[in-house]
Amino acid sequence: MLEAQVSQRLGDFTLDTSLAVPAEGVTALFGRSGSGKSSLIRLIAGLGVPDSGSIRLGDTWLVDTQRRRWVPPHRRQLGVVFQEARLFPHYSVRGNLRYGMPRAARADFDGLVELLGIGHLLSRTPGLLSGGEARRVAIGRALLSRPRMLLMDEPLTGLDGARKQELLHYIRRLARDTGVPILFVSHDTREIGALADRVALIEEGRVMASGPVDEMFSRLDLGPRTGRFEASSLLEARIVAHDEALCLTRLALSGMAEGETLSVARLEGAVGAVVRLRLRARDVGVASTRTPSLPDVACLSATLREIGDEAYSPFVEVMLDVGGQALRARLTREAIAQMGLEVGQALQARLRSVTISRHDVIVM
Ligand SMILES: Nc1ncnc2c1ncn2[C@@H]1O[C@H](COP(=O)(O)OP(=O)(O)OP(=O)(O)O)[C@@H](O)[C@H]1O
Repeated sequence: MLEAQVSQRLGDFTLDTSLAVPAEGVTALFGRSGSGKSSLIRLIAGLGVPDSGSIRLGDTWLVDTQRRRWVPPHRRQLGVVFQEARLFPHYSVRGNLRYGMPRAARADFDGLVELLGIGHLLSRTPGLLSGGEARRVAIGRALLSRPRMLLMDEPLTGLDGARKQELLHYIRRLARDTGVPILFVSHDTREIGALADRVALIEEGRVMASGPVDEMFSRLDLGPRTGRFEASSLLEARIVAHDEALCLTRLALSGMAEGETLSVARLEGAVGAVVRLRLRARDVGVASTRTPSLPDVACLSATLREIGDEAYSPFVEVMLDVGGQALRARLTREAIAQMGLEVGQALQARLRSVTISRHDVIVM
């Protein structure tokens, strides 16, 4: 567990907050531009000194201003990866990876190179790497220092769609296979939906909410404050079949009738595997009567749990319960009135296959 309680004045901006990061899984620090994400990560990494406060990693104090303790960055046992890879240009990839590698990490080298898919790059110099490859090398170097936690500041920024997906995949594997907890900064709910187990939401220099990612996605009250957070929900589903001829994968979700499935573009994942599905609120339809499902529309039994309150807007967000999972839908105020929707009402939620892109489905 990493616990930070820090305050720092930066020009007109004040960072004054607490953050707790569990010793396992992936935690995202999410906030709008200028909310203080990088400043907080810098304090944790030791690249800045708080005016007051403390930071503790397990039972090791990294900073305690009252007791005048401050551990320099290289002694914090933290692996840090920035947007730009910051590799040594004249060293080969192998040289970069070995730089500062403790003897004890030698046994990890081959496994990590394999995990990050950088075996074929070992003798190249950084100038000959793509942006995504360079970041994978930087992540490898950070991990070979045997850190107790990996910090990543916007690790996917600046990469194109395909490279981003590739790196997301590698970071997920890392989190699962190395057991090193990850704290990463992002302002992109897609990345967070795909990677994070927990989210800490930072606003104007203060962490104002944190919790498991699905809970944070399902809090209607956070929508207006975060701007982009309102847009989606995360649901778990299971792969029940692949249809090679039609290039489709069939998914089962809680709330579906026996035998019904949601069809999405063919996924790489075994039948039975659990997937995380990101569904935009505006792509979820709601009906008050049950109608038969169509091949490209999946129907889920739902209960209306909460109706949002957005004055001066034609749209309102509602929260549905589908077999115990939270599903967000964006409806017009007019539809809510005409359908006479009330909390507790049984409804049918409808998901159209074509609104779900490959990037919205992550095989866990
Ligand atoms: N050294 C500094 N001196 C003065 N102001 C600073 C300094 N460093 C950061 N700030 C200000 O503090 C605020 C928070 O900056 P920070 O970089 O932490 O935000 P962020 O959430 O990481 O933003 P982004 O997503 O755009 O990177 C900004 O208003 C920034 O201008």
